[in-house]
Amino acid sequence: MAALPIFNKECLPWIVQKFGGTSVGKFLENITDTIVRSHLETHRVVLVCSARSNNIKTEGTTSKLFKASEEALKHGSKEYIRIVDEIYEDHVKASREIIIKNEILKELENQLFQDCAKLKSFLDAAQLIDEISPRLQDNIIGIGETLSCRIIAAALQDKGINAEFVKLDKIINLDNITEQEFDANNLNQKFYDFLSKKIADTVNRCGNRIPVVTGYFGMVPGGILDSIGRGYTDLCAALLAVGLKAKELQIWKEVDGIYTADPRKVPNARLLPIITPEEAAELTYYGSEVIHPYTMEQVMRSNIPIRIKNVMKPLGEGTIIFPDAPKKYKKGSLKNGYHRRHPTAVTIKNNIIVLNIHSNRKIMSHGFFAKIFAALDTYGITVDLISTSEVHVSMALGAEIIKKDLQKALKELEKLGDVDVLEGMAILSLVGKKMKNMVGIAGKMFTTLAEADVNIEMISQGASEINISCVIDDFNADKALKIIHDHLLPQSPPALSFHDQLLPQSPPTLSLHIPQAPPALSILDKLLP
Ligand SMILES: Nc1ncnc2c1ncn2[C@@H]1O[C@H](COP(=O)(O)OP(=O)(O)O)[C@@H](O)[C@H]1O
Ligand SMILES: N[C@@H](CC(=O)OP(=O)(O)O)C(=O)O
Repeated sequence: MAALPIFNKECLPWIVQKFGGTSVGKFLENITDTIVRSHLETHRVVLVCSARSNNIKTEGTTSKLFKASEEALKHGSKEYIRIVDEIYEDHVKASREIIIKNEILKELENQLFQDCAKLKSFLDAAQLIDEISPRLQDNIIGIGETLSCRIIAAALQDKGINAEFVKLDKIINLDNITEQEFDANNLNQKFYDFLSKKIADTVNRCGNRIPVVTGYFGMVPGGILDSIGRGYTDLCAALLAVGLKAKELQIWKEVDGIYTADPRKVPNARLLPIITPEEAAELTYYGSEVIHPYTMEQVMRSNIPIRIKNVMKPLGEGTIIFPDAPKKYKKGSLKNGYHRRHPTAVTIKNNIIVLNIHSNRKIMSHGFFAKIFAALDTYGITVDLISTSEVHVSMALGAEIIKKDLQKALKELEKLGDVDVLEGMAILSLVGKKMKNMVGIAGKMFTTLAEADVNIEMISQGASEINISCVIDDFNADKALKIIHDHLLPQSPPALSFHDQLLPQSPPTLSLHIPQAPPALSILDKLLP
């Protein structure tokens, strides 16, 4: 193929753009025609993409791949073949909708066919041996990202952008752990550092071509799904941003950024221009999962800002996740940068189960606690919140807990005392880095709930200085979220933020069309050297 006219200029700084499954499934044209193109003027761009979802994530390719795996394990079932056909047809249809040049389309369809044939052979093997090991499951799931990235790379090429499909499925060689300097049983920082470097080296080999990287990054010790979980593409993009020393990691979503509360539930919620990684992590763990929780830690270690942006509105500034104003900016007009004299956001986590355990006093209190945690550990049960006295423990457990495991753990816990199980609960969390210095904020939160007749089952404050949480009945969850938002987060626009101060009346960072003059400096241009 003749060299394509639009390419990465090697003198420019890197920007990593991560696109989730629904963004790729529903807004591919925005990505190829507007978002990538407009950034190429000022940055070297690398895309990290997830498997396609035409509608919602639970109906997307990854979910279909799970279903196919389940079906392959059913004796005699051929349903998995139908699912593979459906995945293949869906990808061919998407390719035909976006690609115009016949030779690009032909080549792409041929590759999609081969990938799906490979997928089928994995599933055939699983049916034959009646087992899917974590390794095989990883291989099956990874095909979702392969299919999607092949289409994106081809669509960019079709539009004259010199893109290259980059697959990461062989980046980890579990058979050669010693050479790779990490522990096969422990996903520690050493492992992530190893991955960052490997992924960045692979991307660097693309030269001036725009890499389209599969968010699936190979066979992780313990299996990618058990060790990292769904949403692993965010982590892949973060590791790449670190390895490339990128200027910014952009996570493109279908929401403008991080809001003061879930905008689907609180229509008057406001977009936060800037938020600290600690606040973003608390929101993520307690119900506002805008970004995979492991992502923040990786990029923040390298001081790379994360920007959440809306794939449907590329001109919006989005939300920047960045540590509290760096020392060098804590002077002059910026010293009040992150000052919010109120909490930052409120979030709700639904479908919570509460366990109340009253000790039978047959053992000392330290033994009582040790035995509780041993039982939870044995059955892999994670605790979201805890509140204790010497003879009483209340714990809030997330809905993801497998009921069978909970039943087994309960048998152990009942040996220690009386256990009540309350289902249908929710955790309400108020988050804000300035809250630790706000006198009376907890009182105001609980009084507001009491005045609205919302019963509080359990309170937890102090585990994290930036989060006050309580457990309430799930049927009160939406009402509680709204009243806490209305009473504790100010209605008028917050006092001038760090972001506003840095960008007085600047025009949008990006233009939909390639600008004549370079675009105005963005907050990050100004923040970073
Ligand atoms: N505080 C919050 N700010 C922004 N979005 C939130 C918040 N809490 C929950 N959400 C929800 O998280 C979702 C994240 O965006 P989306 O791109 O739709 O997710 P996904 O990548 O899972 O498909 C939105 O639908 C939004 O309603
Ligand atoms: N395809 C994977 C990985 C992923 O990161 O997805 P998303 O970026 O759409 O959350 C999943 O569905 O889990």
